[in-house]
Amino acid sequence: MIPIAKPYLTEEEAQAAYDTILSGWITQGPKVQEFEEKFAAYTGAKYAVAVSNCTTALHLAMIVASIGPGDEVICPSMSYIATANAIRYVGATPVFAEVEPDTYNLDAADAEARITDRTKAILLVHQIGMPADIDTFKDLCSKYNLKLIEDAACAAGSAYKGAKIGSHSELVCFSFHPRKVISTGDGGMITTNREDYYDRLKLLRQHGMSVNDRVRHEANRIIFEDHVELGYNYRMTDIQAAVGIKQLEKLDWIVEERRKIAAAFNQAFNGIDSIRLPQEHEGYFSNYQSYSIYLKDTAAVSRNTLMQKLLDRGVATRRGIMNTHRETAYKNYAPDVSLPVSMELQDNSIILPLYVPMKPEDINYVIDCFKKEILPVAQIKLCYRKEQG
Ligand SMILES: C[C@H]1O[C@H](OP(=O)(O)OP(=O)(O)OC[C@H]2O[C@@H](n3cnc4c(=O)[nH]c(N)nc43)[C@H](O)[C@@H]2O)[C@@H](O)[C@@H](O)[C@@H]1N
Ligand SMILES: O=C(O)CCC(=O)C(=O)O
Repeated sequence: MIPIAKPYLTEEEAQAAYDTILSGWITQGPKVQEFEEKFAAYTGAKYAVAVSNCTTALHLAMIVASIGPGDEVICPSMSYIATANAIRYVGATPVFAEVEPDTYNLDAADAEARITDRTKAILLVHQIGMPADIDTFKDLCSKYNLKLIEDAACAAGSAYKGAKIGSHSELVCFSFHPRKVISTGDGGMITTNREDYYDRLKLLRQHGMSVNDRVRHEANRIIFEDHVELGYNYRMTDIQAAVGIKQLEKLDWIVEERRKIAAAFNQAFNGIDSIRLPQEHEGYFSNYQSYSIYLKDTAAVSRNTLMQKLLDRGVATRRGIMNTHRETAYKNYAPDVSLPVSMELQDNSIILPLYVPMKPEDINYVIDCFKKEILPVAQIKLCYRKEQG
């Protein structure tokens, strides 16, 4: 079976975890600090704060941006449910806006149309690693005096207008879940250029503790801590961070390899009229966390039949990105909201396997199986004849 994804982990990561375990300091310690410093340097942000996962990163981002009950935050419905959940954690209301059909990212005009007196922020998702149009959303946020928060769960290693995701705005949240381009098991990071946010994020992730355990451990005079505000236990462990440091060293290479596979898919499927391939416009650089294909209504096969047929051939796929507003947990949130593009994309897109290293014969097998199932028989013969020259 060709899986949908697998993390790229080697002996190096295993050794780093092993060494950290034997070091005797295993959570929120020197390895976390090193990972934060290296991640900040990699993205070009001033500061980075490691946390337990991207969902907790988003929760803390909402808190430091002072979002609370009565506030509205605009976000796509077409995103993993954690995006909207983070808004609800602080008692605010997610207001779902439409996405663009070719990039799967928030549609600026539709987002603007949904701004009200209660709108406090826009939560901009870089869906499946494709950067959203950050500058347009920055302008929109300044025009209406809103906060911009980036959900970059899938976007470590992606870039926008020549700069890595993580460097563009005040709060950018990343994930290191195993389905992401680099992984620490679970794990998250927030990058920021604001010192006040940085200080508060560090407090909030560790119970609001005024003097952290490392400082007390190293002190030669007794120190007592205070808990200065309601905080959380959202720490990353040093075991995870040690793995993360090794993963970060490989990130650019992993992205390069992923882009080669995406390019092979693009080349093989280019010219099939019944599908739309991922669109990477000028100035946008995707890490291809996922490779998603949209099936037009002229496709010879339905999306679900295609998924089953590929599974029967030993190729795992996933459906298009979920629409949060269609989930039971959201039945009371904007039940009548109109999001035709988002729903169309969820129902008619398919995500193909893409991971590193992916054997050339496996890439070719996926291409071959996809073509066999998507093309009507007459066209397959035509392609075959063309290939034969
Ligand atoms: C594009 C979306 O991708 C992900 O959603 P998804 O539905 O495609 O992910 P899942 O179905 O949970 O896929 C997880 C896959 O990732 C591989 N994998 C490899 N190792 C692991 C692991 O330790 N845990 C999990 N959950 N998955 C692991 C396996 O192939 C597994 O099937 C999420 O990361 C979303 O946040 C994201 N937007
Ligand atoms: O939990 C998941 O499957 C995805 C959410 C995520 O990536 C995270 O919270 O880091």
